[in-house]
Amino acid sequence: PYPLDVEAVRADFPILQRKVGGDVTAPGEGEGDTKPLVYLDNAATSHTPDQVVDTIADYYRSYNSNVHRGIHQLSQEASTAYEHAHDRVAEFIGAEGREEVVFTKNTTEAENLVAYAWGLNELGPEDNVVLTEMEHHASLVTWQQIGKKTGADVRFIRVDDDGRLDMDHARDLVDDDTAMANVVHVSNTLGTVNPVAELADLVHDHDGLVFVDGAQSVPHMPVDVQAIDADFFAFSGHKMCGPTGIGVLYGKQHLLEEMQPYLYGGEMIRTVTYEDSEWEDLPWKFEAGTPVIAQGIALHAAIDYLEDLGMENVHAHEQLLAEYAYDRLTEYDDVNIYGPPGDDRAGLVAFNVDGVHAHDLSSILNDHGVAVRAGDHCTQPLHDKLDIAASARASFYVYNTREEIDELVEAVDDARQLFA
Ligand SMILES: Cc1ncc(COP(=O)(O)O)c(CN[C@@H]2CONC2=O)c1O
Repeated sequence: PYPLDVEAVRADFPILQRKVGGDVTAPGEGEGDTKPLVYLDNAATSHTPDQVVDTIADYYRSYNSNVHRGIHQLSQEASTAYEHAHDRVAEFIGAEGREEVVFTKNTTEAENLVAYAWGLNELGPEDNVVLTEMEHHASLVTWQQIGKKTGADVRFIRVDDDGRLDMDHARDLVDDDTAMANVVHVSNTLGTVNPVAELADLVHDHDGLVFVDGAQSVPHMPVDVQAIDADFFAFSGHKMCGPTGIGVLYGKQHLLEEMQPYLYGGEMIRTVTYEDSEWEDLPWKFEAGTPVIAQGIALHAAIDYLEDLGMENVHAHEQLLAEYAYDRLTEYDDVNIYGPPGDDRAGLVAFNVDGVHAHDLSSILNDHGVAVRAGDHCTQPLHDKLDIAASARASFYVYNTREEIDELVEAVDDARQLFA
């Protein structure tokens, strides 16, 4: 049987009934919006099912309160839900427990948390930090700048011509001075799924730490951070049926225990005197101030939603779509797709059409009601390496269909004719 009942899934996302393609008016459908929305920009952000929206509404309507054990009942209810959300995330990614799950605003903040709370204190001129050429700016810029501040040497593992990591080059770059490797699990531009467990083995053999950027893997496939043996792992709720404003930093407990916080204030302290302060237990030590309460509780609901579908089924569904999109787009010899073949990539395809700038292409696709991303997808150095200014990217999720990919291809063909 097909891995997902896509029509049943689509019924959970009212936004998919939107019509678009008219003049942009105030939010929501305006006159002239006549084209059915074909939403293929899920690597940027996913949509939010009713089950998650209802969870957020229910929180604000019936137990909104500040957390961390106020005495009154609402605070108890909100605190319990917020803490259980940490437990649910830990279970979902295979962490030991809530002590290893810090809620952040997004993946970017998770990278910065480790860069400031660990990198600035641990790195020096004798160290090196190993990245890959396909890193997203969230890790690339962060660790590049930490390298400048600390004197650590920042190195980049080469990406070969079919968009895969050059593991021979990785073995050359990683040495006994490698303090950390930062590797994206799934490239948001190439669709490449990197061998993160193999990389972790290599780096651990040299006593280095491994930080995996899982923004494009956790929403789309089963992930077990202990099987990978990642020391740090980050992802965002808005890419996995959750709201914006919630991300997760996973960290091995002993590492988080050793790290000093880099954001100070309420909630993260146990005792404060005029002279000094003591920190709260994990993970609260890294969650200063009033946290992202509704968003954290909504992430719990998003995980429940995805687990009801089954992450293996989500992954299988997306692999079928990726292969179909790859096969259909490569029917045209003036369409260039970046990254590995269709049967060896995650659910996204970045491409260009000869003679058509990606922005013009995405604009024509929008006229057809098809939403894709155009630009460098926060991987500018990778685009420079590919010698392209920008690319268009179609990215899939649980509610997309083969028919929507046919719509994409029809719109691309239309653009080809227009600009040919
Ligand atoms: C691989 C990867 N890492 C980190 C991030 C940063 O996530 P936050 O923005 O939630 O911190 C993204 C977001 N993806 C970008 C966002 O828009 N389009 C993209 O491909 C990503 O794809």
